[in-house]
Amino acid sequence: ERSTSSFSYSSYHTLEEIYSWIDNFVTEHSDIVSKIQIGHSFENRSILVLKFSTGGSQRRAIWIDTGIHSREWITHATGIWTAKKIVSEYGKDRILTNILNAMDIFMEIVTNPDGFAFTHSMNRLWRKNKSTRPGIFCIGVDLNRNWKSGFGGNGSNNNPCSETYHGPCPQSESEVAAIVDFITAHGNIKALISIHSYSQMLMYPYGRSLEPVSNQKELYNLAKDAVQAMYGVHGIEYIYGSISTTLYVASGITVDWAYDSGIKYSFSFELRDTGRYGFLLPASQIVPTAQETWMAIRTIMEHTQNH
Ligand SMILES: O=C(CO)C[C@@H](Cc1ccccc1)C(=O)O
Ligand SMILES: [Zn+2]
Repeated sequence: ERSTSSFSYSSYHTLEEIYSWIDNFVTEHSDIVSKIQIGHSFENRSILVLKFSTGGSQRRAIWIDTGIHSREWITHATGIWTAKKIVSEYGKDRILTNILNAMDIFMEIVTNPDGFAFTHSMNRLWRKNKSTRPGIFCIGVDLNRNWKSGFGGNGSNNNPCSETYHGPCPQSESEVAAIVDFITAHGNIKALISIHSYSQMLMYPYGRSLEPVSNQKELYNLAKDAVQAMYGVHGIEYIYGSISTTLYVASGITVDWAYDSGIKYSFSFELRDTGRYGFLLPASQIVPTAQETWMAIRTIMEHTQNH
């Protein structure tokens, strides 16, 4: 479309529609948003990140990614709505304005573009990326098992045909390596939020073990505040806690790598619902889900700014 004013934030979109929206969005809000290509996927699609900044250089920053698992369509849709919310609220909402006057926000909406394209073309329930290797007869690596922290541990699988296949080595996948390189080079990312669906949970490290992180009490209380903020919007209940105690043990995951890299405010969401529709969440729930998630994201960003 020619501009984002005709874009429906209450519909699901194809990869092409989202990339076109990104270009229009950056053009229309060039005073605060820019587009960065941080790499390319296995099938050579651009990996794009939105940067929200009101000035400064190398400011403390927040990283948000959606769509690392391609079938979790509510997460890309929530990312798009959230991007629009940020530019709409700057100068209006005091908390968001203070956040953006002090920090930058980086948002990667389509973290697994090859898998996402495949969910539109061939297999709606595809989860992994689309990488192939000689002599291996199943496709794709689980991008939420390919990170260095705890790589290959319990809750990941070394069978290439498994949905939780961790890949041949840490950061073997260009989609993961691009983020690692970007965050490492930036050097001032203070919070990371990696968004999945579904189950209605807000979780923090570790996934790889039951051992509590050093600031577990702080993360627990922040998660509690964030979940309460979510409940206030539409009365939807999210549960919260560490990944391993709340959901299951999972190794080689984004937030464990982030935490071990010094990002002390690392969280993973599991958005709506609790299984009635699962990955096939109706489009009518996109905006309500994004609205409640925004309140939690804002709570986490505000805490990060003040600590
Ligand atoms: O995608 C999931 C189902 O959509 C569940 C997520 C649960 C999870 C989310 C974040 C960190 C570790 C595990 C997964 O197994 O990677
Ligand atoms: Zn997921």
